[in-house]
Amino acid sequence: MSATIIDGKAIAADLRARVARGVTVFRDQLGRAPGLAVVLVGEDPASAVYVRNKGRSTREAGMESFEHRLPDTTTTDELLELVARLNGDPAVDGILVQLPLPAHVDAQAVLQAIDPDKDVDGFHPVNAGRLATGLDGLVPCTPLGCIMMLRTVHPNLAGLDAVVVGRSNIVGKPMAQLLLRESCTVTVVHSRSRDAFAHVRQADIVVAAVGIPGFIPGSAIKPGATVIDVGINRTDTGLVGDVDFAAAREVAGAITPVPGGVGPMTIACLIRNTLVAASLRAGVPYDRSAL
Ligand SMILES: Nc1nc2c(c(=O)[nH]1)N[C@@H](CN(C=O)c1ccc(C(=O)N[C@@H](CCC(=O)O)C(=O)O)cc1)CN2
Repeated sequence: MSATIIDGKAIAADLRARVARGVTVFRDQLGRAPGLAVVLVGEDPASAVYVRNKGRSTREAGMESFEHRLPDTTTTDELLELVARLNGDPAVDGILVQLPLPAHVDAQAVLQAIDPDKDVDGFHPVNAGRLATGLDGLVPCTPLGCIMMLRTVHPNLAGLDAVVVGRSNIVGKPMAQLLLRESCTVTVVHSRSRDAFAHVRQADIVVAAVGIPGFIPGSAIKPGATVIDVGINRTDTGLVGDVDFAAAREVAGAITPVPGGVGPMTIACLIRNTLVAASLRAGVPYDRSAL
């Protein structure tokens, strides 16, 4: 039996439409649109595409997009100055610094300089702490998108065994926190795990975020499991995920494709987070059930 394909493009389009409706309500109430500032440093072609897509999605949702494109010679101090300016700009509700930054930039210093209430990437330690302690805050977009896709298959995730493969601050750790918040039993495996696949084989839900093409074989998937593939790896044969898709789809119950799975959800969740940040900053309610 071939797995159900979880269509990230369709789920993202639906979320973007709901955000656009929320933006209309926000504009009617506040007389202005939410604003998102995106900072791109350097010429990385993939980053340039992502930033262009972010600007387009922001404008299509009816929000203001402010793009700051800087040369790859930009220093940490210059970036800190720009972030300070954006923190103080009332038209800017969300700030995102596109990663990766050039090696000479102190990326942690830049990310930590962002006002946590404008941190639509959810990478600031204050937002990581809010997530870990169950407080409301801005949640990293990729893991949030994964949860939304999981809910299309499992409206109630409580009690399911979930394995997250990878422990990055951007995906693995917040993913584990979000699954815990859904009352899953969560295991995180990583490069130093003794037998990562032994854990994966037990899982009802597998979230793969290691950045190694085809790292998880079909034989590691429990029959009927739901597989979320966060990997976006450029290879000679094209874009592939961290899971051997052809083999895994024959075993899994549901699986995300690459491309067309998690990637589109990341940008949809970014505009969702921008509307949430704008609403919280303005002290107006937003429709939690719709977002
Ligand atoms: N500040 C941030 N930097 C980065 C993030 C992030 O969330 N915040 N994530 C990634 C890049 N990224 C968004 O920035 C991103 C990656 C991929 C996609 C996407 O839609 N991918 C498509 C394939 C597109 C292609 O052909 O390249 C897909 O999977 O279908 C969206 C956003 C690193 N940096």
